[in-house]
Amino acid sequence: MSDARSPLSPAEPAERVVILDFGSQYGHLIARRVRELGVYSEVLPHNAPLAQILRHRPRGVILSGGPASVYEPGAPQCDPGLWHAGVPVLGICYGMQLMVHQLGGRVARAEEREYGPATLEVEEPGRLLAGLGPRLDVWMSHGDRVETLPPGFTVLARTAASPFAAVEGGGGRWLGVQFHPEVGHTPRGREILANFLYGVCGCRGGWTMAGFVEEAVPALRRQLEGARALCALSGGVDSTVAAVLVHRAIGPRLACVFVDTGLLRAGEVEEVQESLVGLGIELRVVDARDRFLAALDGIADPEAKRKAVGETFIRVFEEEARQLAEELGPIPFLVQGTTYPDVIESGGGAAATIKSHHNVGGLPPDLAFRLVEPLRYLFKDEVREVGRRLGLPEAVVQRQPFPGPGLAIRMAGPVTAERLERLRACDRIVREEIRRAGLEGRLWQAFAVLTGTPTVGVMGDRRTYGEAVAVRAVTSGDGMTADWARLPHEVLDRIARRLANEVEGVNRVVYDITSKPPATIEWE
Ligand SMILES: Nc1ncnc2c1ncn2[C@@H]1O[C@H](COP(=O)(O)OP(=O)(O)OP(=O)(O)O)[C@@H](O)[C@H]1O
Ligand SMILES: O=c1[nH]c(=O)c2[nH+]cn([C@@H]3O[C@H](COP(=O)(O)O)[C@@H](O)[C@H]3O)c2[nH]1
Ligand SMILES: NC(=O)CC[C@H](N)C(=O)O
Ligand SMILES: [Mg+2]
Repeated sequence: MSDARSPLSPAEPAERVVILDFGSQYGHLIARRVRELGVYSEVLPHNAPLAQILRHRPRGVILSGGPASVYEPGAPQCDPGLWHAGVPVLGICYGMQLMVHQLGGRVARAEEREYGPATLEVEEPGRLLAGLGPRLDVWMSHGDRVETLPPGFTVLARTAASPFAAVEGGGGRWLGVQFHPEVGHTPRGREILANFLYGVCGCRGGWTMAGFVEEAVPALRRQLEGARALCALSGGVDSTVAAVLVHRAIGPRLACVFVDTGLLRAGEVEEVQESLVGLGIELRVVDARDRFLAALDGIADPEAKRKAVGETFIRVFEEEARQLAEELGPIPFLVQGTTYPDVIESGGGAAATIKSHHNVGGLPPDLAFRLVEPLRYLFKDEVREVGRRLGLPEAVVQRQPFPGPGLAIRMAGPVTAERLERLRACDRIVREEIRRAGLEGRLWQAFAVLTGTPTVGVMGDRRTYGEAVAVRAVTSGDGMTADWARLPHEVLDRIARRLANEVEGVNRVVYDITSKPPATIEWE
């Protein structure tokens, strides 16, 4: 399936389910649930050609929900050839409405929309609702509904407002549900998905993270064909896990490079070097602080910053690889710790490009390496699980994510040496106080942001004109959605006092109480 330029990814799983993404905020959750049920899953854009879908040899296809209405001009479609490919299809919400629409039924605006909990009355369980009893609590989020079924379809279940809340057609190959089995608010949703995977698609299951590790190391050994590889190692859990996996596969043929971008937190270089001692990995630190600062000079736009960082990263790696190649011989492969969220948020599928992760969206077209990204299709907590199975220290496995562009995307406006120093000081204080309060393990992330907002203050009876600093602390499972952390007021108070008293130029501190969505975790 992988062509010459596509990044090398882990061993081909024995069976897969493909999810077509119609833009639902729950789309990636479907992939997670399917994997948790023991079947490898991948998300493709909703309009992926049938040939691309079938290249995955899917046991089944799931159509996600989405914000569009199928009866509107330009509503997202799937390749209609899917209906005649002989592969079972489950449509969820929009996915079901599209199935009905494309197969001759009718979907219209519902008089009574359903957002939130509903009770599903089962009429005919079929295979999809087998063993789930006469009624179920389900989660709804729709304003359209099926009014008439396509020929050959039957109704499995209804709710008070949706006469066709679960349907079946195509001799049992086409299934649709108006509700969302992938969300936690549909308590038995997993069982419904399991019925589809095992009862309808005939999956055998067994995909686990343990299997991933066993398969990935020999697969990497084969893919790297006895060659050397350079690993871009940031000390974050993603690239550390990637480095250990590849090191297991090719040993000393792997060279690891940590780039001091000058965009790092206080003490980061030393912290990374310490965390890697004992992993048997030799780390080369490259001081590229001046280059990154020069590349970012005068740039304020977040995407432009990310692209500048991405381009500089790769150029530094290419130069480092050339030097290493003179010493050690050719190095055709570059290992990155790219994860699935990096790909999704960089517009890797139908999902809108939220922000270009430098290791995905910032790569120059003339890259002088073949990319090796063993974690490309894993979510963050799956990466942590692989790290644990590799025996990595918990401090590395649980390390809070720190974006490659680092502090450059934690300050609104241009990046300067002075502002970097100010932000480093603020970030250190936030991390110290969170650690002192014993809250680190409960948070996905906590950090400071220079908001770029000038603000008036009064300090020592003198007027000050400084910059407001935001404190951001979130809880999350996988970084794809997040909630702001309800930090104790005394912790916030201590942080604010220290920031204003200890950091030159800070005279106001605000706390970011925005979840994701609608915000993102990082400010840029
Ligand atoms: N300072 C760095 N030096 C070398 N490689 C880096 C550096 N920062 C990022 N990278 C490379 O870019 C990839 C994506 O960067 P990213 O910000 O995700 O760091 P990470 O290693 O994945 O850590 P995290 O777990 O915080 O995401 C990393 O996996 C790594 O391969
Ligand atoms: O590896 C990364 N490279 C990046 O460029 C990047 N940008 C954001 N993040 C991290 O991803 C998670 C989601 O962040 P956002 O909600 O801001 O997209 C959060 O944990 C962010 O810290 C990045 N990680
Ligand atoms: N969650 C969804 O997929 C919603 C489908 C469609 N936009 C509706 O409102 O009915
Ligand atoms: Mg990462």
